[in-house]
Amino acid sequence: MLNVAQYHVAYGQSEVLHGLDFTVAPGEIIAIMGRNGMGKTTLMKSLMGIVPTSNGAAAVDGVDITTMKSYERVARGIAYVPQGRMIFPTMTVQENIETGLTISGQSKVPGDIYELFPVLLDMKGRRGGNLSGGQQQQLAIARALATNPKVLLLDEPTEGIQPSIIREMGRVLKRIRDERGLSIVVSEQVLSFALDVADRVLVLENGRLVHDEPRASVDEEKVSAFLSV
Ligand SMILES: Nc1ncnc2c1ncn2[C@@H]1O[C@H](COP(=O)(O)OP(=O)(O)OP(=O)(O)O)[C@@H](O)[C@H]1O
Repeated sequence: MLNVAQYHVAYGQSEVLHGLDFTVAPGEIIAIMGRNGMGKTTLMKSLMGIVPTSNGAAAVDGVDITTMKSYERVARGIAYVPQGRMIFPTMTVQENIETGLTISGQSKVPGDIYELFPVLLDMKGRRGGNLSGGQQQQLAIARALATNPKVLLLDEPTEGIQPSIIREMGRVLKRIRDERGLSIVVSEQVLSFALDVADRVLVLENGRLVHDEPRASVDEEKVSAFLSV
């Protein structure tokens, strides 16, 4: 569903991603792990067209998206839950979700989105800025799902979220995958969450993928060693 090949990204003269290769199958969840500054956010931003690719290619469902504008990528089926969530604080919960609908052509928030996140239905008239961190994270995922994506990218979704909500988020992500057959890419530093949700664990170290293992055969100690400072 998502194919990334020989993918290089640079900020000016400074190359941050040095030729990544990976694929994500339909219905597969992969976790990209790595310490701060290893390039996880840069990868997500470049896949969304926020930071340009300097070399290599990315494709969704066989369609090359490497040079597309962000809105064209969204129309092709990529959705993004950025680090820090970036919900619109002065808009209501419902309005936040509706911003995702423009691309899918629907005018009303589909019921299945509120079914996944019942708390958002209870709070649909509240301003996004008044929600807790965990609720804002759910809102950011709901807004991304409103675009009806094939590939969902989440950048460090557990950051600043309490453990019970993290477990609930893991359940919801697997449910979304099961019900919608989505491919999900989640960048993470929390190994327990990655092992809970992911079918495959990749490690990004200084802009290179140094580890790519199915969940079942992951060497937890080895991955932990990459994550410790
Ligand atoms: N706008 C920018 N201009 C120049 N360099 C940048 C820019 N944004 C990030 N970098 C550099 O790119 C490298 C990768 O950063 P990136 O934010 O992608 O890492 P990360 O793995 O997502 O870390 P974090 O967990 O802190 O978000 C870092 O060395 C960072 O300093």
